[in-house]
Amino acid sequence: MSQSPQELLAALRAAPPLVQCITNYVAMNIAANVLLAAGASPAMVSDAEEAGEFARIAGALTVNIGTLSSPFVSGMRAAIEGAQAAGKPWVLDPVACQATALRRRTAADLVALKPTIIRGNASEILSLAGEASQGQGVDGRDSVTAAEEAARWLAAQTGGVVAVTGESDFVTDGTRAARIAGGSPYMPMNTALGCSLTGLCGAYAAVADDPFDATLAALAHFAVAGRRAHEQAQGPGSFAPRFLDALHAVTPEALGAEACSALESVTA
Ligand SMILES: Nc1ncnc2c1ncn2[C@@H]1O[C@H](COP(=O)(O)OP(=O)(O)OP(=O)(O)O)[C@@H](O)[C@H]1O
Ligand SMILES: Cc1ncsc1CCO
Ligand SMILES: [Mg+2]
Repeated sequence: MSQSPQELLAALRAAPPLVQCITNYVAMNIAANVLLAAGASPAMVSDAEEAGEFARIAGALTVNIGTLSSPFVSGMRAAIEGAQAAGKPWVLDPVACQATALRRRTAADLVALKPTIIRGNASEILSLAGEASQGQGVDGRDSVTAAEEAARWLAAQTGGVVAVTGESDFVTDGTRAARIAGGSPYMPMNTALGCSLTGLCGAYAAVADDPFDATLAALAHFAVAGRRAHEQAQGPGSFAPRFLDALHAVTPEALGAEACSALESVTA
């Protein structure tokens, strides 16, 4: 039986999951605040000496290659080993994986470890699937629609869930698929909201039975909060605090009601 966004947000708020985030320097503070506002308990723990130990006690692990360096990669490997040994879900955010040889190689190595969930923008998902993309840096330059086939292929390769985000989001586990509308054009003007969403996918994965339901709930939570914040914002600057407020203010019942109009099931 699938679990709805409403049920999963209620579970999250009833018992805030501990989420280990190995993320980039830009995102650390932003993602921690997003997770706290949504109802989770983030911890940015990345050194190889402790990352594996921590992954065993966390509810989920998220791994982001945004500001990549050798120490980060060692910490990621240790943490993934710990998460897998303890049967915990882990989420990959392949930031700018098309940009350099180091990123291409690291992202491919991490995908080979079969992440429970991959969340990226369309340029990143196209690149992970070995296809050409318009992406240069960390922002998405391709349409989500153009990356849907790549997402399906990647889900089949990894046996996990793949989410492509942009103006409208797409998620698939290779069998099921859905599109989620909503959010705000101010979201890509706020750095690290994608990185933060990756953290929130981890939070929902920690409380859900099924990572597809978890990803859908995380995307819906962002879509609904983003739409609400947009109504009151004058631009990207005033959007940021309103978005945090909206992540916190949305109740499970409201998420259930508002996500309904945002969700569209599609055949995978
Ligand atoms: N034009 C848009 N309109 C509405 N929502 C958007 C738009 N662009 C992105 N979003 C939303 O913003 C959030 C982050 O997605 P995005 O694809 O921008 O991540 P990203 O490129 O990985 O970001 P970053 O790397 O800066 O963290 C998602 O919830 C997505 O739905
Ligand atoms: C701007 C930026 N540079 C490396 S990571 C990051 C955060 C958005 O992905
Ligand atoms: Mg990103």
